[in-house]
Amino acid sequence: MPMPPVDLSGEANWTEFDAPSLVGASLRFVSGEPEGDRYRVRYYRNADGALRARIWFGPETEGPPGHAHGGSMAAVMDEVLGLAAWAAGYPIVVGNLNVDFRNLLPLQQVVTVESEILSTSGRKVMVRGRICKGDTVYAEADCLCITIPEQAAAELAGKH
Ligand SMILES: CC(C)(COP(=O)(O)OP(=O)(O)OC[C@H]1O[C@@H](n2cnc3c(N)ncnc32)[C@H](O)[C@@H]1OP(=O)(O)O)[C@@H](O)C(=O)NCCC(=O)NCCS
Ligand SMILES: CCCCCCCCCCCC(=O)O
Repeated sequence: MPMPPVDLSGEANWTEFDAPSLVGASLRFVSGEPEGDRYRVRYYRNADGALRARIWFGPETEGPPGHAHGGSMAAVMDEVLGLAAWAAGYPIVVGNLNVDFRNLLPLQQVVTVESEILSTSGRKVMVRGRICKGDTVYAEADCLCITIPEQAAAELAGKH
């Protein structure tokens, strides 16, 4: 029996962000089942244009009983922080991702992923993010993104 709908609405000054229109429909692992029992995700930009996500961790993301698998949080960081770089105008793939797990994340609650572009240097784009709810931080991550040539991005997109 499918889980009931969840409220993924954003804050008042956020605007909805259409990820597939930017990067195509390939990002199905995290955001491909909006009514499934794994993750449910909705993307936004905040008032400064930075990417935000509301994410529900469903029962299929379980690791420790009743709580999210660390890998499920890492996968979210990978997608959201990579997408944050794309949303900021950088065609990238993720080169390195470091995740700190700060608190066990109880399943079946909606949390927020915040992201910010920290720096750029040559082909390197550093993105930082955190999974949080209120004052509780569940995970923090630093993500090194590497820009790829437009041609390579176009070829990737052509494989959708
Ligand atoms: C990331 C990737 C494109 C880099 O390969 P490349 O285009 O040959 O680029 P280079 O190895 O020359 O690296 C470019 C720069 O990024 C740095 N870099 C690349 N990967 C890095 C890593 N994992 N850690 C630290 N620095 C890294 C390099 O040191 C180099 O820095 P410099 O310009 O200061 O010398 C390639 O390794 C790749 O495709 N990896 C797989 C990515 C992936 O599958 N991600 C998950 C899906 S998005
Ligand atoms: C235009 C096609 C290329 C789309 C790549 C989007 C990458 C966003 C981040 C994904 C992170 C990952 O897959 O590890």
